[in-house]
Amino acid sequence: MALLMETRLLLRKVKDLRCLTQKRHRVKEKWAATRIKHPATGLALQNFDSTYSVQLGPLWPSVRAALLSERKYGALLNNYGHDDVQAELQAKGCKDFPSDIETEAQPCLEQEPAVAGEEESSHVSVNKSDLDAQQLPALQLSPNIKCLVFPRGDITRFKPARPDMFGCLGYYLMDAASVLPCLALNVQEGHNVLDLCAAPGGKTLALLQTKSIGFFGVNDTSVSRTTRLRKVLHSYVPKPLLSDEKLRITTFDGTKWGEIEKNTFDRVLVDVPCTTDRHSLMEDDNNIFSKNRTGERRRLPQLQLDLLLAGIEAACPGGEILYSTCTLSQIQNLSVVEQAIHTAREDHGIQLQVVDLRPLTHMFRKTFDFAPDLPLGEMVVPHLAANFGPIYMCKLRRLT
Ligand SMILES: C[S@@+](CC[C@H](N)C(=O)[O-])C[C@H]1O[C@@H](n2cnc3c(N)ncnc32)[C@H](O)[C@@H]1O
Repeated sequence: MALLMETRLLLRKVKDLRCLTQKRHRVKEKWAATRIKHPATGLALQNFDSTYSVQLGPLWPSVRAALLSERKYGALLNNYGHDDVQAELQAKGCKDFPSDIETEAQPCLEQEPAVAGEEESSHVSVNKSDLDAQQLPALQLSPNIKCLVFPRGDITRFKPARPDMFGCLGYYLMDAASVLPCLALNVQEGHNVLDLCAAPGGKTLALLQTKSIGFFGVNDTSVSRTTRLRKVLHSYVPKPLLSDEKLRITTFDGTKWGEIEKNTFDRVLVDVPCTTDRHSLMEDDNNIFSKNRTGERRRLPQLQLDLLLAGIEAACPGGEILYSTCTLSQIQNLSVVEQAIHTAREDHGIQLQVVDLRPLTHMFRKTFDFAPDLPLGEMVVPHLAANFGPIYMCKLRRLT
């Protein structure tokens, strides 16, 4: 009798479980159908078509085609590796873009700094194609960062990096345009540097290649992404250089940094979360254009502003801040920087100077395509022959 009861109970449980599985399956199917009807990538394309066709005008069709095609990578060389990877890659036709610049393109004149607001207007009317290198202000770049790329039009892919005899990987594959904010940050010997939104760590690794940083604050609010960053650093950098006295990895909310550590860092990188345009067009998973992330997407400009303001507060007077994104969106780029300059002055009494990055666009114009005549900052725009970016960057210097 007891056995019969037990068997019935077991059968009922199996039936319940089957029902539950079927219900789950139906929900999954319904969800999949919604996604097919409104895939996030499709919503992203609709959004970009309506906004970027206005913002970029006749440039948009070619940028669009590039965004929808396979992107190009660069190989960030690991200066802590032991194999001669550079020679190996050069033998395959790559060049180190930061060092392989045309000498005539090197800017050499110092220019009187302009306070933010004044310089913005003088910046508007310049046509980059007419730039004369001799008229550009001097711009120092972070040293020792090497990034190998295949020539324009060459879409050869890099092989995955191999570990050397000490287990160190020879290079890190990343969008070569992402190296530009690190070069523009101009890290010099002994500088205290903060990377406010650092994970998964491509730019952190690029900044470490300078071998110049005194103390490095590396932060990202996401614990899982910071774990990934830690793994990346351990695969490329010798352990003693990652000791607590030299490098500190934290998972704070970066928007609060100004409350924690004001007026401290010589250089601050603020590489904010954004609509990550390329990812949004290519991947339905983890896509900010998904219907259920509309609120998060709308809040992005405010989050970006809060992060930039915190970065400005974290920098010391005289210190430099580099704001960067991987979106073409004016609202997430230019408008955020404009608002930050205004708020820093009005609410925090901090005067900022916009650092002219035109020398950088001039130096690297053979490798990247830059948006013409931006009123504030510079932007790499994807092109089928040089399919890097988008990367927007704007550099600010604290005067007070
Ligand atoms: C564009 S990604 C950074 C990419 C990174 N700099 C690199 O080169 O690999 C933006 C990062 O901001 C982080 N983030 C989002 N909100 C944040 C916050 N309030 N404080 C700090 N980090 C934040 C995200 O977790 C994400 O990893």
